[in-house]
Amino acid sequence: MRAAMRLLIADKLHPRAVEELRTLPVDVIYEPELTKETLETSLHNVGILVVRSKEVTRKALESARQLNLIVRAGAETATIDVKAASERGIYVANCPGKNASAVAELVFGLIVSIDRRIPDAVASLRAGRWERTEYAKAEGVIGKTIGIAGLGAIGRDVACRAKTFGMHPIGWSRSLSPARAAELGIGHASSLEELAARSDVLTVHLGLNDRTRGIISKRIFEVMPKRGIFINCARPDLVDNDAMRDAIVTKGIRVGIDVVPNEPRGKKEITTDLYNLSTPSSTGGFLYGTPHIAASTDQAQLAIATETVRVIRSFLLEGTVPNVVNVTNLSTARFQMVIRMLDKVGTLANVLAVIKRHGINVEEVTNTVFDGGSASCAKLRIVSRPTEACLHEIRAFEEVLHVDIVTLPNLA
Ligand SMILES: NC(=O)C1=CN([C@@H]2O[C@H](COP(=O)(O)OP(=O)(O)OC[C@H]3O[C@@H](n4cnc5c(N)ncnc54)[C@H](O)[C@@H]3O)[C@@H](O)[C@H]2O)C=CC1
Ligand SMILES: O=C(O)C(=O)COP(=O)(O)O
Repeated sequence: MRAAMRLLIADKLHPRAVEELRTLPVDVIYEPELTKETLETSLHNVGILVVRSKEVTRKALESARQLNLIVRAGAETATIDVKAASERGIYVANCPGKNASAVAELVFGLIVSIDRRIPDAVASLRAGRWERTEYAKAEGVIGKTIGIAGLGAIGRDVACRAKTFGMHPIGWSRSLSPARAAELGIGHASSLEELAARSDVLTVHLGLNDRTRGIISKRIFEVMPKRGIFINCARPDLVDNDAMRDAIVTKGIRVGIDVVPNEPRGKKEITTDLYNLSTPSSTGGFLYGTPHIAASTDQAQLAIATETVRVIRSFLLEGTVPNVVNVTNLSTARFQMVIRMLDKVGTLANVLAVIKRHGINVEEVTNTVFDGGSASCAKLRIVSRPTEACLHEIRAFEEVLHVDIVTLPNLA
């Protein structure tokens, strides 16, 4: 008997999902302690891989001959070498939006913590001091403008919550038009610079890509108002972290971050001096950090895990991959060949052999069998229009009932 496909869970996943995965026709291996390095030698014979922030490198994928699917039990897939996966025909899927509320909750936790200096007040009390005068100096957030860079799942959630805090949300994003902003009930900034200049609180929720890397630049901190609040619960590489440090020291910017460069994945020590900035500078700036915990509520982890199970179940039982991030929308197929034929061994293979001989590239194939099992309809998405000679050869097969060519819209 053929062994079941192996499913490796290489990061901590909600136990309820692990239990559910065990009911599927797969052999579940739960090894959350694997590191980036040990993962590289653990993918032999693995068909499905589930990870959170653990890096999945090209080297790991090179030895993963049986891997079909990687599920990122979270939002961002930048920790996976998606290009290497695509080159090997491995699906990569994520769980978009499922941890958005948890991140938005932490954003407001940080804003209020900064305004009230809650962590310092708690530490002071814990040290046996009653420094009421020192900590009774908050400004309050009602009526303040909060600028949201990136109106994806998290940015939109932050916008909703901002209103309930009595704040005025304004947004900027790649595709945010004034009309869309009005629909969301928020103000619109036409550039990131304008957003930063108008914001008492600036919070970044952009995806990380080549165009957003370092987008929160020195210039952005220059235009922010003095003693403004800056929040980064997204990705460290979105920000010029040196410029952020300068802004804390020289213009009193108050910062809350959940993410930091060189996160010590799997280790307990962190080497950065950013967290030493928690005492206010002479300009009043300081930084509070949390150790990448924004998505780590039970609620979010259950939602993420449930979505992970949905993706895997669909892949195993229906052959489709919800939330796939690496299947091209830019197919070069411009025609669809529709072939109705008798459902006999070799008919489709014969048709494909003719198409191959005429040098036509096939990009997608589906085949539907009709009740009774005697006829089927195949749809082939092809790159170039077949010649009459090619169609003639296909029509000449006894088992072929009808052939049609449909021109596809150019969506590229
Ligand atoms: N700290 C944590 O634990 C977590 C952090 N994140 C991070 O939060 C960020 C936002 O996540 P989601 O809202 O789930 O993602 P999303 O994909 O729903 O939203 C991303 C937004 O960035 C915008 N964007 C992307 N490229 C752009 C460009 N070149 N110019 C302007 N706008 C651009 C998109 O239009 C979209 O509005 C991501 O960086 C993600 O990695 C997400 C979940 C948990
Ligand atoms: O979902 C994301 O993109 C996150 O950053 C959350 O990361 P985590 O799954 O908590 O390691």
